[in-house]
Amino acid sequence: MVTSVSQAQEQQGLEKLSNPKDGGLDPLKLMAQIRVLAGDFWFGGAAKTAWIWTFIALFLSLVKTVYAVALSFTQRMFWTALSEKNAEKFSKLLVIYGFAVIIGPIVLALYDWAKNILSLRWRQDLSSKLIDRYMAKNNYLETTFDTSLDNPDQRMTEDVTLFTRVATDLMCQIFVAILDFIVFSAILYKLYPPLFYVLVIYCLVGTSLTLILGKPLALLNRKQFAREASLRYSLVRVRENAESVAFYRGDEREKSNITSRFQDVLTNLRNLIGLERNLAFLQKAYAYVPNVLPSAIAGPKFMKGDFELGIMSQIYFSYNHVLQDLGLIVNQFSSISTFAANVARVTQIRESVYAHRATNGDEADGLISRQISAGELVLEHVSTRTPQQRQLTKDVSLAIENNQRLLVTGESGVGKSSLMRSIAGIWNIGDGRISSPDREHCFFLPQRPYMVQGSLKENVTYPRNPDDVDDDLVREILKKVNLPTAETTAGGISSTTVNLGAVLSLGEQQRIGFARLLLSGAKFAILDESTSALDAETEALMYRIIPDDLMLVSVSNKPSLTQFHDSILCLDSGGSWSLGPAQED
Ligand SMILES: Nc1ncnc2c1ncn2[C@@H]1O[C@H](COP(=O)(O)OP(=O)(O)OP(=O)(O)O)[C@@H](O)[C@H]1O
Repeated sequence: MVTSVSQAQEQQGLEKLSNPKDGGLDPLKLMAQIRVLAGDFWFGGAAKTAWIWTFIALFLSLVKTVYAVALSFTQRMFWTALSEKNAEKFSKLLVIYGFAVIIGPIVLALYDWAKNILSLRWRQDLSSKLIDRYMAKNNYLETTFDTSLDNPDQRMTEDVTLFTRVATDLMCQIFVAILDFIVFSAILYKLYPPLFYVLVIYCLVGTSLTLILGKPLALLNRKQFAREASLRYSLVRVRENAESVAFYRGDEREKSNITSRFQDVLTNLRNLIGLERNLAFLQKAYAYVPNVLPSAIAGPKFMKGDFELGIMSQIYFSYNHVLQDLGLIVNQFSSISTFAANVARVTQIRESVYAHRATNGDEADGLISRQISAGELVLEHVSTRTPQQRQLTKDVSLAIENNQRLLVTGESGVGKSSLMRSIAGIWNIGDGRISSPDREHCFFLPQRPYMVQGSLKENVTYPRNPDDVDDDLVREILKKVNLPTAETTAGGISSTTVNLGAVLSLGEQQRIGFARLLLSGAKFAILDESTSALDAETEALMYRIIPDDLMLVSVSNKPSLTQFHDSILCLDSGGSWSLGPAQED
């Protein structure tokens, strides 16, 4: 049997991410990636929802900006009234000011709410599209072979949540910043143009410096995501394989593996913090220097009496707004580079699940072609290869009739399981043609059956809907496969309190596999070492209860199985093979 994803493969994926050629923050690439991800939502099936909520969120952004402008004028008049000691005007403005203070929080709360709903809808759309594609055409299987794609589960859930939240936030912030900039730069320009010019030049220089110095930050953030995911995955693997680890007494080895991944996380985090510190020097300086600019540039004019106090206050107010708008990239640089890493991860899973796969059943050159047959299995010149193009079986041709049984033997690693995967339609790398009953009528029994998180009934009926099967039928089948005590072990046929995958022995799980086969109504079954853990008597029982009209291909090197088959296909290393009757006449 072959393990699809080893830790080594995963580590290799991590190393690919660490490749320095991978580059840091590339604004153009980032924009292109966001455009694709956003395009799925704003121009896809959920476009109407997307546009409605975008409109609401942007409208509230606009209200927020208008509110800020009104406040700036109120403030200006307020200060002028104060400096003129105009008590009547002052008390009127105090009422307006009080009113504005009540309106402000309402606008801000509604704005946040609309943003949250928009990001929720986007997340809903993106995650469900990714999950649909992931579950389609065996993509969930194929992604396990892609070594650069660590933790697809995390990418489709947490990474998408983070992406949609931050992207929505940024979109609104940029929209507000543009509006805000247009309005306040006009005010500032009108009040005192030299200050406006100095501010624009200052911000351009600051942004360019930040982009240059902070370029590697995106790469470090990307590595951080991957390393955190890898650390978590190593802990999940120990949990999933707790019994094997305990039997092997692999605690120390696992601990050192986890510790080493944890160290990788910390090392990268240290580099990240160091780079952020260097950037902070620039960012802090960038934030403090402008404090003196309005006083230094516009102060003398005020002293000379060219401006009244209210105008001076509005200059400050507008100046601060323009500074914030133009300083968006500098101030948010760390978040933007974390976001860029997050966008890259989501883009990669999107590309992966939308990619054309060599093994997902599409027909193309260099792939095994397939055809649906009425009942028989026919292999015509079938050769199989590994993804690295290593030849496994070569030019196999055979035909099995409706109710015949074929046993496939051969030394370990010769390609028996790969040939079975090809027959089952989940492995198409190779040449030739396979005709078999359609997948609805095929049943595959692996050595270790997949145990679902659920009741005994859900397990026995998998992949059928358990509600379609009567409890008594399940009990009858369990008796047939010699599992009369399973119901007691499981705490009841529908009880979900026991983790059956952890409790049932491998032999018992293999019998659950046979129970599934009996319930499936399949015309054709592939049994890949599916009795490896059974004693001879139970194994014979399993083969005897299989319906006579079921076409069967078994993979096993157990001589005891020969008696249950009509013919034997023997695979040899180098791709050669031979076919003969199972029992000599
Ligand atoms: N995804 C994969 N990527 C690379 N090599 C693979 C992959 N899957 C299988 N192989 C390789 O293909 C060869 C055949 O594997 P396969 O599982 O078909 O062998 P097998 O005959 O069933 O072995 P066993 O009897 O030990 O189960 C092995 O050398 C295996 O390492």
